[in-house]
Amino acid sequence: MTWTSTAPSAATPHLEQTAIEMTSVTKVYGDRENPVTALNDVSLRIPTGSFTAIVGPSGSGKSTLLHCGAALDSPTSGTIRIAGTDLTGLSETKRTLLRRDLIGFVFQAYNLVPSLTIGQNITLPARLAGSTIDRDRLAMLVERVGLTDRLNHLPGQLSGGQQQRAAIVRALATDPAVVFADEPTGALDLRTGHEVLRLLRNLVDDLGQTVVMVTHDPSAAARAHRSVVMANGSITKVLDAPTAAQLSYELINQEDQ
Ligand SMILES: Nc1ncnc2c1ncn2[C@@H]1O[C@H](COP(=O)(O)OP(=O)(O)OP(=O)(O)O)[C@@H](O)[C@H]1O
Repeated sequence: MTWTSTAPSAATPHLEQTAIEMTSVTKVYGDRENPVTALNDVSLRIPTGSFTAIVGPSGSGKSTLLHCGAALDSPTSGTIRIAGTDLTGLSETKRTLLRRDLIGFVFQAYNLVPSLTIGQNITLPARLAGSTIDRDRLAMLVERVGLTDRLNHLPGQLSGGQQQRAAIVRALATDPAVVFADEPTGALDLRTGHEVLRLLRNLVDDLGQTVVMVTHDPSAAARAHRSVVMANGSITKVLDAPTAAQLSYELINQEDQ
């Protein structure tokens, strides 16, 4: 790992630029006798510097969309571009490198290494990749999430909310093109969850970070700029800045269909 020392700059959202573009993406699991269409001809553009929530009932295809969009899985057909790179036909090695360089992940269960300190955890992806970390940017992120005095502590010595904030810094440390957050508040109480969502929103608004969040929770989704509503493997609605009540209505209607 190499450290550089450039001053952090407040990025401006570039909503006209595209972080992720999915065109006619279909994903079919299973075999010919028992196919399961998890995504059915989905097209979606995620603008750079935006905060997008993917919502929908269980089984609607949210995780599949996340896995394909984050280059963890390949679609059966259709194209996906991440920061301009077409994933079609990329080898597993190239997809792994692309994920390492362009994608950050935040999980419901934090996924911090229990035997490493918070400081070691947040630099781990960059150290594994042998890539450069901007020391000033990292210090700025750690300060933003209020963990400056907890860097030498082990994850088990922190609250759930603090561990999730550490996981968010880890995801952002390599300055990824997109951060995918999979139910990031699922393990947190309501208030702590809202603090984590406010943090994610601020990282988007202040630093121009692109965030895509999968959630079941309409009030969590309402913190994003835009919500993509899914049902049966398709996008049924895209709502700009919906309220939690609007989203609840949409989701209840989906479940009634
Ligand atoms: N590996 C797999 N093999 C077969 N079917 C799968 C596989 N993964 C997902 N599916 C199916 O694809 C559909 C979409 O699943 P997906 O996990 O994307 O939904 P989801 O909206 O994320 O659900 P949840 O909110 O419960 O996590 C479901 O019918 C699911 O059973």
